[in-house]
Amino acid sequence: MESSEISGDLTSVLLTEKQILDKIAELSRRIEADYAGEKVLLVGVLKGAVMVMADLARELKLPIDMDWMAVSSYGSGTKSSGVVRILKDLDSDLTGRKVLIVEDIIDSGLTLSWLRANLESRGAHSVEICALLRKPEAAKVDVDVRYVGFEIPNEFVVGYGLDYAEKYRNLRDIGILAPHVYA
Ligand SMILES: O=P(O)(O)OC[C@H]1O[C@H](OP(=O)(O)OP(=O)(O)O)[C@H](O)[C@@H]1O
Ligand code: HPA
Ligand SMILES: [Mg+2]
Repeated sequence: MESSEISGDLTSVLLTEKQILDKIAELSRRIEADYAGEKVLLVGVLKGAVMVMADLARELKLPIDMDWMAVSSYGSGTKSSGVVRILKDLDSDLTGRKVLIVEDIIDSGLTLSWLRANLESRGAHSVEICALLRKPEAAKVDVDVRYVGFEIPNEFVVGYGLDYAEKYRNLRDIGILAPHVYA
C-alpha cells in the first residue's frame, strides 16, 4: 500500500516494525525457555494473527507444528458483537498437545476466553496464549495470558495483520485509525 494512500487514515504510528519484531524476539526467548525440549502446537487465529504467527514461528528455535482457526466476532465494524463463530476449524487433534494460541490483539477478551475454553475441552495437555497487543481498559472478561507484547490504549488500531473492514492488514507498523475513517 502506498503510504500516501493511508497517511491521512492514521492519527499516529503506535508501534514501529522494529519495536514489534524486537518484542517478538523477546517473547520467543521466554517461550523457548518455558517449552524447552517440548513440541508446541501454535494455533494462529485467522486472519488478524497471520503476521505475528509468521514472525513468531520463524523466530522460535523450537520444534513446532502450526495450525489455524478462523473465528469472527467483529464483522466489519469496530465493536465486538460478543458472538464468536467458527469460520474454519483446526485440522489437528489436540489430545495431549501443548497448545499455544497466537493472537494479534485482546480487546474485550471475548474471542480468546471463548477460544481457550473451546480448545481446552478437546483434551489438550495445556492451552496458553501469546498475544502481541492487549487493551486493558477494554476488557469485558478477564483472560489469563501467559505472553503479552504490549499493553496499548483503548483506541482502534490497524496494521501488522489488524484490519478495519479488511483494509490496512499489510501495513508494517501498527497505527491508530483516525476516527473520521469509521465515523
Ligand atoms: O478481544 P476481542 O474483543 O474479542 O477482539 C479481538 C479479536 O478481534 C479481532 O479479530 P476479528 O474477529 O475482527 O477477525 P480478524 O482476525 O479476521 O480480523 C482480533 O484479530 C482478535 O481476534
Ligand atoms: O483495535 C483493533 N483493531 C483491529 N481489529 C481489532 N479487533 C479488536 N480490536 C481491534
Ligand atoms: Mg482475529
